[in-house]
Amino acid sequence: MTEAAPLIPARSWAIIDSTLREGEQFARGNFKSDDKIEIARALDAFGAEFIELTTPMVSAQTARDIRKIADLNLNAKLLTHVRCAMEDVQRAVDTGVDGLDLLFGTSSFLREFSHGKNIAQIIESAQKVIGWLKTNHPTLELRFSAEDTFRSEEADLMAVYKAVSDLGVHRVGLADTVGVATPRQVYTLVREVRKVIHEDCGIEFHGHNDTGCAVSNAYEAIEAGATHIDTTILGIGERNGITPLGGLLARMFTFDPQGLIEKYNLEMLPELDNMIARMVGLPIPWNNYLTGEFAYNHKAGMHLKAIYLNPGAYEAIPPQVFGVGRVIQAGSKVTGKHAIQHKARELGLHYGEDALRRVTDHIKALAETDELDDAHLEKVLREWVSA
Ligand SMILES: CC(=O)SCCNC(=O)CCNC(=O)[C@H](O)C(C)(C)COP(=O)(O)OP(=O)(O)OC[C@H]1O[C@@H](n2cnc3c(N)ncnc32)[C@H](O)[C@@H]1OP(=O)(O)O
Ligand SMILES: O=C(O)CCC(=O)C(=O)O
Ligand SMILES: [Mg+2]
Repeated sequence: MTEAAPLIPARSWAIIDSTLREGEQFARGNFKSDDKIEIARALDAFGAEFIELTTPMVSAQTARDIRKIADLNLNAKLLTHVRCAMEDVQRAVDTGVDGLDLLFGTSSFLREFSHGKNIAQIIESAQKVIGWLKTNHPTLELRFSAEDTFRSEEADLMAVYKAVSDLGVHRVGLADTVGVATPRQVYTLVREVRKVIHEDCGIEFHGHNDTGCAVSNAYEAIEAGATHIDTTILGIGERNGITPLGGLLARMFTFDPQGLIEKYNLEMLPELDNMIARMVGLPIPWNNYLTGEFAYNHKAGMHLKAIYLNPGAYEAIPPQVFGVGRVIQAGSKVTGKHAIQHKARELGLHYGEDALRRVTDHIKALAETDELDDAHLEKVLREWVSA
């Protein structure tokens, strides 16, 4: 290894799965009441520590659905995502959730075009809302997030985070709302925020994937000391989505496999991904982390030789841990003699060295124009022996 991989214990961070909040903002995320129950139960069985739900302000039906999910008495803590406004939090406290995820946009874009408040007014609203919640609902878990964190002024952020931490929130949130942050920016800002908030205040990261950094940004946040990461199943969310649950698991598995195995039912991942794919009416992407059709497909001869001896030679993460299988594609033009020999042995066929070379070249030539599937490959291998 060029550099020792940092050991990041799986117990140092938790998942806040937002499929039932950010996921509802996905183009095809129109979950029915029964879908929401199914998703909540599945996430709970998987072991997600937190499930974030849409604000009850959306509609009376949404408020009823939140209450229904709260009545399931899941192990996962339930949160509802609300604006920092008295009307919203008063509605939210009646839903039976364990906590509230409050937010206020702090970038000039959102101050000017969304809510029209300056930083002093944002802090004032936070004081009013959090103060009311602390007095009237002291057991609720509270988080305050600066929406569009990475396009906000650092001095503004620090003032807001310090103020809400002093008010006693359990977590502050950093949100890469438009997916523009780089991993280094995320690392640096998490370290800076850590310095101004109370020691027992957690740090949550929410990252969009517009520039392809949602997983790496979540990883950098954790490395810098973030305690909570927002995910959604398959990464569904506004535009092209946020950190996918499977992508985060794949990334973090490499640092503390045992910790992850103990914390989550990892073999449920295909079930979760398939459930959401079904509900949004889209296939799982072919190159999806861990569960994509070709995530564990091996083809090149040089790879296949090693894979047969030890799959770890070309796999960072054993597929069976996540309930998926590997596919060995031996009948292509990029195959090699070791793969062909292995396939032949599986069929009880044995070739001498010359014959093996010749049958391999024959298969490569056949595959030049048309890939051989397993049945075709078997036919060729058997015919070769009897020829
Ligand atoms: C980046 C994110 O994903 S943030 C989360 C986004 N989630 C949602 O929007 C949840 C679904 N939203 C809804 O159902 C609706 O937008 C509602 C119920 C929240 C509000 O609906 P409406 O009253 O019709 O207002 P509308 O959506 O047009 O405008 C947003 C309002 O929220 C205000 N607002 C925006 N951010 C905040 C905030 N963090 N705290 C308080 N108020 C806010 C805006 O100023 C605006 O209110 P105004 O009309 O008084 O200026
Ligand atoms: O509340 C948060 O931290 C995140 C809100 C959100 O979805 C975003 O900023 O993209
Ligand atoms: Mg978002």
